[in-house]
Amino acid sequence: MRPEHTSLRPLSDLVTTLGSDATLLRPDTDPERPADMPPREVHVRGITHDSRRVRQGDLYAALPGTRVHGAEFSRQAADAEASAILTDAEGAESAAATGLPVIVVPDVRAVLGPVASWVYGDPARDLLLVGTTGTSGKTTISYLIESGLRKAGMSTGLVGTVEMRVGDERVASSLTTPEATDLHGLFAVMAERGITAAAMEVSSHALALGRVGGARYDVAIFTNLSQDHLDFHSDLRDYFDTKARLFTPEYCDIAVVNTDDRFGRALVDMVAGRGDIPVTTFAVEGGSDAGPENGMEADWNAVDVRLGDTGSSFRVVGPGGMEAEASVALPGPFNVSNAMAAIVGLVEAGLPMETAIAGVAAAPGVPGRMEPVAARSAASEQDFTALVDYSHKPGAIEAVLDSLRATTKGRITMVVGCGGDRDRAKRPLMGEAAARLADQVIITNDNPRSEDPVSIAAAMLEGVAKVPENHRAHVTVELDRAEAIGLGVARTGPGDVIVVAGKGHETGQYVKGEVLPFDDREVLLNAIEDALRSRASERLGSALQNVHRAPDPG
Ligand SMILES: CC(=O)N[C@H]1[C@@H](OP(=O)(O)OP(=O)(O)OC[C@H]2O[C@@H](n3ccc(=O)[nH]c3=O)[C@H](O)[C@@H]2O)O[C@H](CO)[C@@H](O)[C@@H]1O[C@H](C)C(=O)N[C@@H](C)C(=O)N[C@H](CCC(=O)O)C(=O)O
Ligand SMILES: Nc1ncnc2c1ncn2[C@@H]1O[C@H](COP(=O)(O)OP(=O)(O)OP(=O)(O)O)[C@@H](O)[C@H]1O
Ligand SMILES: N[C@H](CCC[C@H](N)C(=O)O)C(=O)O
Repeated sequence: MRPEHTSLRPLSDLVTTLGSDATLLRPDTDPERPADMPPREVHVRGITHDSRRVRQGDLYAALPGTRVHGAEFSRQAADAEASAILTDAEGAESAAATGLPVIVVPDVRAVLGPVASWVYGDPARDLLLVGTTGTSGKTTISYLIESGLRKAGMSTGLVGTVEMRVGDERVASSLTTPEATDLHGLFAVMAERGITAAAMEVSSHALALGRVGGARYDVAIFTNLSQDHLDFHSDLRDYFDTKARLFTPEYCDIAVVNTDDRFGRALVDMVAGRGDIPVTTFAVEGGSDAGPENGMEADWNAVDVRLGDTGSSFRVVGPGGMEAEASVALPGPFNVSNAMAAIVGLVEAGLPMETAIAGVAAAPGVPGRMEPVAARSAASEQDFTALVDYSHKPGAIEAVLDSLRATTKGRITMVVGCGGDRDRAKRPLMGEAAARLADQVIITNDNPRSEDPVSIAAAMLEGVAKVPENHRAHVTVELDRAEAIGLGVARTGPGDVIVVAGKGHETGQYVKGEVLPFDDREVLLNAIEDALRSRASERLGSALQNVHRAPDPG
């Protein structure tokens, strides 16, 4: 999204702002201009890091990538009428060959955020911004926060994995946290449309790759840390340290941290030790490894938690005797933790506690997160629960299966796969968690991307094999995801739960460079309706047989 109205900004101002690290290479192609006249001023009206999206007057940020250097697309950017190029020493020659002015800096990603903010005139300046990071819960918390901000009468924005929202306008997302050029463009759209507050997910990739440079969060929230993304981070420590960068004065005014999580407690120690930003903590009574035995009492606690099939209620106890009844319309103890994160985050952002609680309670579900799927035609006959959930990492699988176990009388079936071209080390852990905690597991494809689905399933089975046979779920491998979902539903009986894990809100399946249409919610719905129809016709068949067999009353 780009703002409709933009000002022209002189490139020379940018060079001055960037200081001595930046060198401006000017083209030598203005023979008409007398030698004693200063070079013509160049103006910038927008910015992008993607040559395919250059608009007239843009600054094209040519970034080094894992596959290619963006400077290779300088000609394409020039043809689309970019006004200048920002690049590094490696890209300088190709960029200069276009004849456009080129700013050369040592590290483009390091300056891209502040540069993008400059291009759009610091658009986030007046925005109340709440950012959430952590392995799990970012999307959910961002939706809950947006609901709270709306309850407080603000016009809101949302930036995250599922979608970006500006007021009521929605745009699908391709990344959890957009690149800095897109982020500040989005902030500019928000400013233009009178948005006053936004909830935003901040991924570790974003912090590592400078995507949130130039953004400042009034409140930054930490949820938890568990294994994911070890294809990108060298180890869990690096993953944690990257997330911890958000909790510095460069990025935020106040930290809100979950002390039920051991990395949360480490973060509190780290930030409190530095003493440069205030920290507020929260916990849920009985939360994973919470409690004073861990040496940390939280400022805010959820107590008297009452779990239900579709959501939970609990009591919020805050500092200074603040106390109130609260609820969240999403099931599982982990969503009580998410609700607490949102409530405390909103209070720290300046909302009255009652408004924060009411806003969180009013939030409907989050797309693809514990999303119930119910047959439309024969809903009354669906005597089992079917859910689509975005659990695609070991911690999420454990959280979901633990919480379903607490509320399910029947058997639990999980249909699950692992994404290709992503953290390979999490595959056995996901297989192990599913086989240990579910009654039945159907291993299938997620997004295999460029990888062989058989190898991915084999890695998951390595983890399955670690669960002792007598404690292991019944495990089947069916790589066709639609077939796997159908099989799972066929094997789900009254009082049971089936959860289709891993793809949540996604509407495509990435296979060998192609995106095939695939929405778990649609496929699951069709499978349920098929199963209910065939169960109904079986019942009819056996009823008819009984009629035929009945003795002739005459
Ligand atoms: C690891 C990673 O994050 N990679 C990002 C990185 O890609 P890359 O370095 O491979 O880029 P590249 O393909 O070599 O291209 C280099 C440059 O040339 C440019 N280019 C390329 C081709 C062209 O025709 N024209 C052009 O201008 C590209 O825009 C890029 O700036 O820069 C690209 C451009 O912005 C991103 O799209 C890409 O994200 C990829 C798609 C990705 O999948 N990222 C995921 C892993 C990610 O970021 N996930 C996080 C976390 C999610 C979570 O919490 O679970 C997220 O925030 O989404
Ligand atoms: N607080 C939590 N603790 C553990 N697991 C959670 C928590 N919140 C959500 N989950 C699980 O993680 C999945 C993803 O949740 P959500 O989208 O809110 O998190 P996220 O951090 O945005 O994830 P991602 O980075 O994968 O987009 C949910 O579908 C659920 O299975
Ligand atoms: N943001 C995450 C989403 C993973 C979703 C899952 N369906 C998969 O493909 O692994 C990633 O890109 O790693």
